[in-house]
Amino acid sequence: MLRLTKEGITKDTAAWEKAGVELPQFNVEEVQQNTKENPEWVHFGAGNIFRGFVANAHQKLLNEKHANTGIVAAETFDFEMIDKVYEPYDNLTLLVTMKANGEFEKTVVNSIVEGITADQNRPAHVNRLVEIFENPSLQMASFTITEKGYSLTDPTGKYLGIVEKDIENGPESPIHAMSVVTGLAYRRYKKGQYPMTFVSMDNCSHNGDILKKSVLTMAKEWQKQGFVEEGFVSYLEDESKITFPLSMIDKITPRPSETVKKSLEELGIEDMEVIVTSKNTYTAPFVNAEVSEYLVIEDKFTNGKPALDKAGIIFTDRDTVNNIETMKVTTCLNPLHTALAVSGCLLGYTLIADEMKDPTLKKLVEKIGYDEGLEVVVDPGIINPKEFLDEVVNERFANPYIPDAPQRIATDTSQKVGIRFGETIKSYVKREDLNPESLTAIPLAIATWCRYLLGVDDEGNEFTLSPDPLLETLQASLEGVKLGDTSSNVKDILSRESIFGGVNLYEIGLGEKIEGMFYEMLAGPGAVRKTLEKYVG
Ligand SMILES: NC(=O)c1ccc[n+]([C@@H]2O[C@H](COP(=O)([O-])OP(=O)(O)OC[C@H]3O[C@@H](n4cnc5c(N)ncnc54)[C@H](O)[C@@H]3O)[C@@H](O)[C@H]2O)c1
Ligand SMILES: O=P(O)(O)OC[C@@H](O)[C@@H](O)[C@H](O)[C@H](O)CO
Repeated sequence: MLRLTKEGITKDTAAWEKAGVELPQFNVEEVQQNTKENPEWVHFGAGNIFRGFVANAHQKLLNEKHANTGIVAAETFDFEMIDKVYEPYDNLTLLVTMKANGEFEKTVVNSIVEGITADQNRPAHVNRLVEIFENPSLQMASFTITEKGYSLTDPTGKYLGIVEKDIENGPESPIHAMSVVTGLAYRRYKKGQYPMTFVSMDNCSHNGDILKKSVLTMAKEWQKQGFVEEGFVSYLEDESKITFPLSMIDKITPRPSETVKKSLEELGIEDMEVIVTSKNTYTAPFVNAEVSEYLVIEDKFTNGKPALDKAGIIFTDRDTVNNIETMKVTTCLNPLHTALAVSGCLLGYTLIADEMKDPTLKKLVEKIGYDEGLEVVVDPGIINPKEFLDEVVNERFANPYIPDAPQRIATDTSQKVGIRFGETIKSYVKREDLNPESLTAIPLAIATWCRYLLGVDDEGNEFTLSPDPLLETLQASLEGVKLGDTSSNVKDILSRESIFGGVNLYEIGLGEKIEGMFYEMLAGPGAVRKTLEKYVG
């Protein structure tokens, strides 16, 4: 049997290679030692996209001797991940890249050399994080903590309970990811005001600005309480010391799949269990992902950066990153994904590739992308939007070997609709030659999301909704609504400007249109499909 541990991969090299698994090509002991003494890169959010894309890119640098330190993975939220898939496997990840011809390319990723938590009950972990941030060698902290990880407030604009506590308690024992990071930045400031860069790699528009705003807010609150000095706030604002570049990341990295697990076990690789943590993170010792990958980062680093350009990562100017991110997240990929997510859950799908074989759903995403999105798309210059969209629709979403589920993508939809649909709607409002009332597929996707929130599928059976921080309040607006009803409080949801990126759907003539589509979908069993068919042709 093959064991995914440090000992396992060094003892049984030939057997791993025979199983078709590529092993790290660098001196791991040396890299670990270098990282211990001179850490350069900490990543917050030790989840699938980080392990399957970012860490693998860094491994390419280590293999080719373009780097000599590894990445320290840090968890501020789900400590179980470190306990269950980092520690037992010596921080190794088995990356399974799924090609369109069904071939699986397998690589052991060993560029993550430490896995630690910000758990206040584990002083050794917390002290190590402080030690790293106090070291002048640290170049960057990167993040994939989901969109909601940056948010300090609830939908009413009030600080979250844990944020209020963090503000009261000061930088010594923070809990929220943003307070943890600000607390660590404060230690760096106190130690020597050393420069470094914070890179958000999450799917939210202007991700670097969002991260900066949250960190600065925490710092200013602590200043008001007298925990930190004004100089700390100035340090965070001084772009010769601290920067928060924008980035765009793209690689479909589904939750770990049972089919992939089985195929790894058939190769003799043991202990490949898929784990769902108590915080609902889907994780495993392996990560399965597609081949396509794009990571574009604003080139604004103050203390050096890893040579990631040698691993295909693009460093460029702010406008280009902004444009490429807008192209992907608001027009050419993520809006289509969310439409497939909510419609797929209602129509009983568990695989995105199967949805792409459904002519109605395929037409729905084509209409969102080609007809309504491309009309207002931002052209980033370095990637052609139409070609990107063609690849998304015809190759990436359609790849039957990618085990991506609408249920994964439906997670946190309330946090995403503003970006994924709101931006295009806003462009239609802004452009004199366009009228938002002419939109059909985007309102249809929003109506489908409202219908999804009932938790009753198109056959009338109940199903479990994916987690979402606003689920309770959104569902409260639809309480008691049943198939066949012709009235409800769905307007309460559609009137929430904060959900739709600041857009008042009623003022621009879309509110009633979406309500109408929602009631058509509510008419009875089969009405979701019928309505989709009616509007997409
Ligand atoms: N998976 C993809 O296809 C993909 C592709 C591009 C970008 N992304 C971005 O990466 C993010 C993470 O995706 P993933 O596939 O790694 O998911 P994942 O579920 O594997 O990991 C999520 C990570 O975020 C952390 N997290 C969750 N909620 C948090 C909170 N409130 N505060 C702090 N940390 C929190 C978790 O602990 C975990 O480390 C996505 O939300 C998206 O923004 C993902
Ligand atoms: O990761 P999220 O939750 O922001 O969104 C779900 C998917 O749309 C997303 O993960 C895509 O797979 C990804 O953006 C592709 O690069």
